[in-house]
Order: sequence, then C-alpha cells, then structure tokens
Amino acid sequence: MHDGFASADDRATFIAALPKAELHLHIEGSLEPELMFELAQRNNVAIPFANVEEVRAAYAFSNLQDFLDIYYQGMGVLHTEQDFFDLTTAYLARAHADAVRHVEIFFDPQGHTERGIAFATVVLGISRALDDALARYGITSKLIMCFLRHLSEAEADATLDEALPYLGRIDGVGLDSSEVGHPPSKFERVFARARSLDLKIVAHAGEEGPPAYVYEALDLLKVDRIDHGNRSLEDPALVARLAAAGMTLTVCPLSNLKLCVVDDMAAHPLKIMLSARLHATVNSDDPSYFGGYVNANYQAVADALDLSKAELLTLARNSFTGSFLDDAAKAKQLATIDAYTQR
Ligand code: HPA
Ligand SMILES: [Zn+2]
Repeated sequence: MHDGFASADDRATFIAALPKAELHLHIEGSLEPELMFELAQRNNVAIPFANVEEVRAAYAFSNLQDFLDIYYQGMGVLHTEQDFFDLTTAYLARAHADAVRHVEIFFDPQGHTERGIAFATVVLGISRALDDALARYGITSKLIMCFLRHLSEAEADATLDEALPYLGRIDGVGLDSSEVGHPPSKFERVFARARSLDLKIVAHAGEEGPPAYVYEALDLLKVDRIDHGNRSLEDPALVARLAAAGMTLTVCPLSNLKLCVVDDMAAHPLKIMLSARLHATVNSDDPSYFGGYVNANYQAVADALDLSKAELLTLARNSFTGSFLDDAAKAKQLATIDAYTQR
C-alpha cells in the first residue's frame, strides 16, 4: 500500500525519528499564542485578543499579505533579549522533538528595529538560544538575516550596516515579506554587497511571484538557495536549469496550504518537483501560524501524496546537502540517515 512501509502508522513512526535539517523557518513565525500572551503581559503590550482561542481563530488567511499583517502585529510583543531567547529556545525544543539535527533560522531585523528594538537585542537573544541548543541537544545552526522586500533597498542597506558587528554569528542574508510588486531586482546592489562580505544568499521567490522572479533571484542576486520556488514549475526551461544546477528549494507544504498557494494538499507539487529532479526540501516556514512544525509538514505531504520511503529519504538527504554546513559536517549527517535506514 505505502511504498516501503507496512502501514501509514509505520510511515509516521519513520518520519518522526528521521534525522533532518530545517532550512526555512522564520523565528518570529514560531511565536505560539501562549508565549505571545506571556510576553504581552511581561512587556505591558496590548494585543487585540482576549485569549489563545481568539488568536488561533484569527489565523485564517487567503493570501501571503493576510498572514504578514498578523505576523508583524504578533512580533510586537518581542522586546528584550530574553524574549528573543525564550522564543528561539521554544522553537529549538520543538525542533529537537522532531529529530531536527541542524537548523538555518531566518529573522526579520527590520520588523524589530522599526519598532525601536535594537539590532543587538535581537541577534544576541537568538544566538544565545542557538548556542544553548548546541550544548543541550547537539543541534547545529546557521543564522540568516532577511530584508523586508516591501521596504526600500536603502533600508536594506542600512540594515546590512547594522549587521556588520555581528557577522561572526550571521551566515547569510535572505529576502522575504510581500513578494508581488517587489522583485529581486529591487535589491540587486545590497545583495552584491552581502556577497562581497562572504554571506550566503537566499531569497523567497516563486511563492506568489512569477517564474521571472526566480530567474532574477538566480541571475541578479546569485542565490545559493531558493525559498519556496513553487511557481518555477510553470516554466520547463527554469525547472531544467534548477535541476541541472542542483539548486535547493525550501518547500513549505502547510504554509502553501494556509496561504492558498495550493488549494488542496493533494495538489501540492512536491512529488512533481522530486520527479523533475529538483532538490526539494520540507520545512515549516511559520509553524505557529500554519499549523505544524517540520514533522507535521512531512506527514501532511506524505499522507496527501502517498510519499514512499525512498522519497522521504531523498527529502531528508536534500535538507543536509542543501544546507550551509561544511562538507565534513554534511557527510556526518548523511551517515546518520544511512544508519537510520538500516536499523
Ligand atoms: O512565507 C513567507 N513568505 C514571505 N515572507 C514571509 N515572512 C514570513 N514568512 C513568509
Ligand atoms: Zn518563508
């Protein structure tokens, strides 16, 4: 019935402990309603919800912008270094429970500096939690600073200036927020500067935006990975190019469903991506808002698309090969997958 598995339960058990990396996770999107209330109280911030149930009920989105409006409002409860530490620590405990061995975390500094929170407060809180997770769980990490694409390139440039003292802890830069109307070309110069600083480069492209935005991410920003990339499938030449380049796509199934990028999980393109030899990975994006952490994402697509053991192993392997770990660390992680398969 399920290729490589005796039953659906057997597959769920396999997914639960499968060693994996998460490469597309906005730390602000892991803010659970319970912590939102706790921090609102701690920092004396008013929130327009009476209880956790009201917050969850507000998480019904018909597109990316619907979500972003509530996401930027939610992050308003984060004020102190301890808040960012607590947020990141809570995510890492969930990641550990999902057999995540390596994480590459996005953060949105402009969502905080715009509100008067110091850049240092954000980076120091997040990175202290990342250091703790290495000691506590052995989870390794990279940190990726995203520019908000609805803001100007000059503002992104100023944010890169603010990051300069912290480049020892920041591994890459990304591009997120409202995609349509804000093509990668708008940020060509600031990404060139980031490359000159030896930062890794990623960009959200082809989530709601057209294939042309994916081409721009490749040709103008010179990305090392594409975040989402779903709409690449509309352009066979682009698919062939991404496959030939071994370009990793960080795909987010529950996000795609909640933001109506797909109408139904059964219509999710993940299996088509794998058949086209695209280096797809599975990730949670904003797990608190989209209804599940990384294993829930694997499980949802596995059920809807009846993924085989071989496909699940490919996804987990892709998560390490597409990571920014060095070759020795990648080899070590891939060996843990081989050992897992042979149990
Ligand atoms: O899925 C996303 N897309 C664009 N911007 C975002 N910021 C947080 N999540 C997202
Ligand atoms: Zn994202």
